[in-house]
Amino acid sequence: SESETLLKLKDSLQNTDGLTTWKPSTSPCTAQKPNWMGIRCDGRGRVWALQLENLGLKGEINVGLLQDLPDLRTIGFMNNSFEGPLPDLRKIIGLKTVYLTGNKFSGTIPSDWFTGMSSLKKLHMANNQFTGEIPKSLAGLDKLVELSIEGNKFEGKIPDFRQPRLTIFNVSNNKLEGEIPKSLRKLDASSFAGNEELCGGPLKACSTPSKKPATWIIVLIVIAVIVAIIAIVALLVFLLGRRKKLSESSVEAPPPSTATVQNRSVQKEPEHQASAPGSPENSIKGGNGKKGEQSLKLSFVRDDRERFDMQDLLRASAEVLGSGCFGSSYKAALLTGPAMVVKRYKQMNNVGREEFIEHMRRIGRLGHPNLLPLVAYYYKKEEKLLISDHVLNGSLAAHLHGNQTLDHPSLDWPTRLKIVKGVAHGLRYLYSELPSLVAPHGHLKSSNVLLNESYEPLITDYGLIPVVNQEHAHTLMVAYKSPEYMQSKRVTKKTDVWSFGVLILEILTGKLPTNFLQQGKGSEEDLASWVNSVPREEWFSQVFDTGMGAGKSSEGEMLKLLKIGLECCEGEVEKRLDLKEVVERIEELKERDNPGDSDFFSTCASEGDMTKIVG
Ligand SMILES: Nc1ncnc2c1ncn2[C@@H]1O[C@H](COP(=O)(O)OP(=O)(O)OP(=O)(O)O)[C@@H](O)[C@H]1O
Repeated sequence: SESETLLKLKDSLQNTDGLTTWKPSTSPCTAQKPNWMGIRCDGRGRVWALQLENLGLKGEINVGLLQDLPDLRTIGFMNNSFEGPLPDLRKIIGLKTVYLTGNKFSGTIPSDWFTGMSSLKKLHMANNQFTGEIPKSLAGLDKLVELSIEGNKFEGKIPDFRQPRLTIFNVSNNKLEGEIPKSLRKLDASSFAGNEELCGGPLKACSTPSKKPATWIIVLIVIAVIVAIIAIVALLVFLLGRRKKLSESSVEAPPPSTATVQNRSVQKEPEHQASAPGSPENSIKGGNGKKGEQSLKLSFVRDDRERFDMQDLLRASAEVLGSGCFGSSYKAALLTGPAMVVKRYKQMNNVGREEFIEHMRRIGRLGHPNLLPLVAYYYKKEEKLLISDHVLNGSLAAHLHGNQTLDHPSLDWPTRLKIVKGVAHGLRYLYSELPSLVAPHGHLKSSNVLLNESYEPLITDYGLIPVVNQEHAHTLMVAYKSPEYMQSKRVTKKTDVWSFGVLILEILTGKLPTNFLQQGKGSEEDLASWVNSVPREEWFSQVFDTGMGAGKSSEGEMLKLLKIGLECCEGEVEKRLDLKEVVERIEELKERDNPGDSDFFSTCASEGDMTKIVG
């Protein structure tokens, strides 16, 4: 049985303390639900993924045993201590995804090693010690979309990868040499950095004996370029003129009535001019004709929700909520139902239609009091719409940084603590339900924490990294602003912990962490460094947001939370807390200090303790 096979695998490995749930009397999957840590189950109740990451595992991965798991498609042994040659994963028929990054695998890999692994889509084996040439057979895998082999000792030339859907390609920090193949020249220089002898494409030109072109050729080229520019400008002017005429005479249906257009985003410029979903600019035709209606099908991902269609959304009065890094969000109050929020995503083509739908279903199956559920989506190649409930009290960002009035007083300490606890619970749930994602949230920030009528937090925009265009994700998503990504282009299971740490500090200080959410800014200017730079005697007057209005009786607990936030922001991933520890420590926090702790600052936060916080 699968259970026996996996138990044999466990016996063959060392350091298996993390696998306590792998017990003989139980089975890895019940129906479609995993019972064992690191196991994913498919619709038939069989194991389809092994995600055994960050466990310190050692020994030899017995591929012979894994062959006996007929539905196994994904193998993840990232960040363990495996050594020796690459295991012979070819034996596992139909394997799609392999994650071996962050081990000590070594040795050369024969050139034809991957021949026949025709299902392989993702191969991640960065930061190991592989040597020799990059196997040529990798370039022959038609389905390959991700190849991450940076941080090894590969040498020689890069094979000619021509896969059209290759979205992640990273061979940086090896010992590669020669010219970058033509097919890869459009990639960013960071994909190749750290290979001194590599040249061409985005890197320095290869030194070939230079043939100086004759002056008349240069003159001809310059003339040709000028003529081309003039032609393009003329064409653009013509097209713009035509478009204007067309739009003036357009009989398209109007966008949702913009009865109230107001922007409540406090971090971004308003997008008053943005077209609402269904407007002509969107090229989703919201007409009355049958054709229009057919092309506007919403896909609902939950059974417990009343159905509506795009026409209902188009008829609803719309309000622009703001525009984030993916696109704009609108509130649409249905005529016969609740208010919904429609968010437009333009950069979501990392996977094809089927995988996108599968991922949306997966997200739609999630259910937790602190997650804003996805209700429906609309798929179109150029743009996707994700639809969820409107949350009454808007975003945490608006409450922390918006204008406080009598109607909207500043959030008090008990509410802030409740929000932190809710976010912690939501994250814990995401980690247990989306273990195959390296950063199960990936985009945690205060505008993605919404507050319901009782100020219970609902996290949104989670689990999207796999579907967002990689380039876009790398530039804009929060996980990619983390110290580990900035320093070594890695996102790990602790990356969301870092985002959570920043959020905790933002909640306690009321300060915007924009400095380090801006691409390219060094971590010197981040919120944690600022907190640490303030003399500790001044923390209560300078660091904590006075708007919390907490009295002396809560100072100890507030200080404990600040300390947790700082520890989550630890730059070195190895020293940073993991999510489980963070949640456990947050669980222990109370609104008020224990009477015995009343002199907290001078007892618990004694010199030694404070040095730990600061250093
Ligand atoms: N379901 C919702 N209910 C109420 N307000 C929402 C909802 N979804 C988003 N908002 C608010 O609308 C505004 C715009 O949100 P949007 O998600 O488009 O951008 P963002 O969160 O600022 O950035 P990003 O695109 O990076 O997530 C934000 O202030 C957000 O908090």
